Formats: sequence, C-alpha cells, structure tokens
Amino acid sequence: MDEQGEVKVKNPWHRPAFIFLAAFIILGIVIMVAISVVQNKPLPQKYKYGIVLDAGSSHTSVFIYEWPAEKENNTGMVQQKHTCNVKGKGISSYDADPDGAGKSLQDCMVEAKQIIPAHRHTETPVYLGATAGMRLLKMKDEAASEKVLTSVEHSLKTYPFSYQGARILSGQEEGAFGWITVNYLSENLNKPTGTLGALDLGGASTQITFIPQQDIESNDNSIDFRLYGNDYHLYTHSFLCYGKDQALKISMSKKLVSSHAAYKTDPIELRDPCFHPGYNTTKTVQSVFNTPCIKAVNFSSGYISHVGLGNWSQCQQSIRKVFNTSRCAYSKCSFNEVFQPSVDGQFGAFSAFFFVMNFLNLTSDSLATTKQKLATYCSTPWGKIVKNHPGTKEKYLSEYCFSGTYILTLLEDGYNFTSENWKDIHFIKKIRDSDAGWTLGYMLNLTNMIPAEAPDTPLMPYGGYVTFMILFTLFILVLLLLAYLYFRQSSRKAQKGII
Ligand SMILES: O=c1[nH]cnc2c1ncn2[C@@H]1O[C@H](COP(=O)(O)OP(=O)(O)O)[C@@H](O)[C@H]1O
Ligand SMILES: [Ca+2]
Repeated sequence: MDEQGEVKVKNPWHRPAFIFLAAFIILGIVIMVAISVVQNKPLPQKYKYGIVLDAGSSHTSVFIYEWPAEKENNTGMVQQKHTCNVKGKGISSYDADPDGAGKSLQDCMVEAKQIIPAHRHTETPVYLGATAGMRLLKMKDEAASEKVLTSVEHSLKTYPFSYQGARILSGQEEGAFGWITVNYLSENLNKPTGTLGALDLGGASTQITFIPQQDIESNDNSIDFRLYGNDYHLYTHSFLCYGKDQALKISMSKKLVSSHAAYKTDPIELRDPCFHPGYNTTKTVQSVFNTPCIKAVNFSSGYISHVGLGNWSQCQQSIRKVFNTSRCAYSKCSFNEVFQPSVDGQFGAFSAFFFVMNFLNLTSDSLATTKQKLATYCSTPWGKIVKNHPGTKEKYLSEYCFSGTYILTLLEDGYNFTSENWKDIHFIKKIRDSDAGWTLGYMLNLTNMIPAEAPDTPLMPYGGYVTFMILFTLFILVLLLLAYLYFRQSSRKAQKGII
C-alpha cells in the first residue's frame, strides 16, 4: 500500500506535444467546416430552359436553350438543346393571311412542350424576335405587320410557357446580340483575350459588328456594354435590303432597268452573268419588284425570261453596282455613305455567309483561290450542277453563284477586307454545339444572365475542393491515429511504473 503512494503517475494528457496535437485537430475541423460552408454546392444539378423564336425574312426557327440553374451567371453555361425549323416561309410572308403566321408555329411549339420537362414549363420564358423581313413589311404596310405580330402573340400565349413578347428587333440589336452570342460561346467575355467580330448575312439584311481600333464617328453605329466587369465599345451596322435575297432582287432589277430589251419583249429577257449557262426560267416581274427595297418600274410584260450566262467577272461587275461607294462624309465608309472603321481582329461569319461558302467549299481558301474556284463554279453548265446535287433545293442551287459572288463583293468592296486579312474571317455555323446568331445573346440579355460585374468565384475549383477535403480528412485521421498510439504508449509506461 505504501509503495503505491510513492509512485508518481505522469498524466499523458498534460504533455505539451499532446496539447499541440489536439489544438491542431480542432483547428483542422474548424477550417473544414468553414470551407464547406463557403463552397456549399447543392447536388444534383437542376436545369432551366428558355425559348427564342428567330422570325427571319425567309423562315422561322425555334431555339430551346438549357442551363444549370445554379450557374446561370457564369459565362458559357447556356447551351442550345434543340432547334426546330418552322414549315413554310417567314412570318412576314403572311401579310395577306395574318392568322397563318401564328398557326405556322404550332408544330415546333408542341415539340418544345415535349422536350422541356413539364415541371419547368410555366417558368420557361418564350421570346419572339422578328428581323429584316418584318422591318420591310412594316415599311410597306404597317397595319399588316401589326396583325402578323398579334397573330404570333395569340399563338404563343396558348402554350404553358411564360410568354415574354413578340417584337421587331432593330438592326443594331440584331448586330449586337449576334456579337454577344459568338463571344459568350467562345468564352471571350471574362478573359483578357481579344473578342470576335460578328458578320451575319440574312435574306433581307446583313450586320457587321466588331470592336474597332479607332473612334466611332457616328452615334448610330456605336453600342456600349459592361459585361463581367469589362467595358465594350462596339461598332455595329445593319444594312437593310442587303441580305442575299433582297440584294439579288436589287441586282436583277438594275439589269432589267438598264437593258433596252426589257421594255420591249414579252416576256422580258434578262441575260444574267450570275446564273449558270443553260439556266432558263420564267419568273414574274412582281417576284423581283415586290419589295420596298426597289422603286416600281413599268415594263411591257409581267414575265421575265431569266437566262444564265455563267460569267463570274461580269457577275461581280453587276453586283458592284448594288454598292454605292462614291460619297463618304466620314474619315472612312463601307458603302452607301455609312461610316465604318477599318476591320480589325478575327471575325465569325455565320448564317447565310456559312451556308453559301460551306456549300461552295470555300471556307478555308485564300481570297485569290476563292475567286478562281467561284469563277469555275459559275461557268459550270446548269445541267451539270443539277446532276451533281440531286438533293439540293433548286432555288438555293440556282442562286449559289450569285450568293457566293455577292458575299465576296460585300466583304471585299463593301466592308474592305483584303487578301491579307481574308484569313481572319471564319465561316462558322456553330460554336460548342450552339448556333451562331442573335437569338442566344437576346435571351441572355433579357434574362439578365450576363451580369455587368464579374460574379463571385468560389474559393477554389470544385475538383480542387474535393481533393482538398479528402487529403485534409486523411491528414486528420493520421493525426488521430498518432495521438492514440502516443496515448497508449504513455499509459503503458505509466502502468509499468506502477508494477
Ligand atoms: O441551306 C441553305 N443554303 C443557302 N441559303 C440558305 C440555307 N438555309 C438558309 N439560307 C438562307 O439564309 C438566309 C437566312 O435569312 P433570314 O431568314 O434569317 O433573314 P433575315 O435575317 O434577313 O431576316 C436566307 O437568305 C435563306 O435563304
Ligand atoms: Ca437572320
């Protein structure tokens, strides 16, 4: 009994090393909890949806977009989930039958109902934006354009989605939203890298938008944005009547007006270098002159015999007459007295720029080679062209020589691209599986999905966070194990002392 009273048992819990170890563990747990709170990331991911109808001059397309609900303010998160092409022509062609415009959207809207999960329907916004076809109809017959818009509005309101409006976009909006789309999809907006200029060719108008190196001398052509904490000062212009379908009408009307034969023969003969040799089709005068882009003229006949000559250089000469480059009230102009700074940087050329150049296989050649190949293509007999492309719509097929030459002339003589910077034009349809065009930029803007300031970024990327948590947990387990071993050894020593 006395022996026991003499042995001093040292309490291992009071050793400084142990206190240090315990403090370390507590600190570790506190850090882990703090990071978990900051990094809190709910799973599984929920998706949201948005619908934009692109009511173009030639046709309407319905775009369905999808994005993770928690990440809507991060760049590059919205993706195109589905597109549906509305059967028939664009809504502006329903001027004499406005109800038909609304009805034409039915099939694609039913498809949208099937694609978007039902529980998301009521919160899914639907926007319809009409472009140059409706701008022209409004010029020609404002009441008719309003009836068409009312008809599509009634139709869109019958679906379970959240209808947000149907309106005609201005040319500046069309250009600016196209620019936002291509730069959002290329993830250029929150990085210090350069941006991509946007070239959009439609049927009734064409847009050019880019960040210029020099001052913008006309207010009409200037747009300012603040996106993700960066200021953007954009040059943009939309040429109404310079889409490829209207440009073809203008070009044909000029040929008809300048040809004496046009006033005498029946049908009027139009010998056209922009169509293939052997091409010979009867068209109505009305089909060329039915646009506010051309002044009405009286002819001897209501019919045109459109005869192809297949001469590329003559074709280009005739197209040059469509651009007026004689006067400019600014330091520089593109054409028709419109201010345009020198083109600068890389450009994405989409919509009909892509359709035409891709069909002609001219998306990656030098300017000189492009001209040579196009000249050969235009001189190819019509019969051979039809035989070589059995699946292609004859209207598109007959017009590719004109459209290709128009694109070249617009880019070189209109916008002043040269053989040096031709390689900076990238003919594109999609970027990361989403179509280049104004629709995505329009929706991002209206849903406030591009914040003016950069959103707060998490402390560390998700992968890094998971790795950190695993390593940290392992580290703490090892510390606990060491503490246990140390405690056991100390107790044993103490017990040996007792014995
Ligand atoms: O596969 C194709 N080959 C050639 N042209 C096409 C093809 N698909 C669409 N297009 C053309 O692209 C243009 C699209 O213009 P859109 O209808 O968007 O008019 P807008 O933008 O002037 O309102 C039209 O000229 C149409 O004919
Ligand atoms: Ca368009």
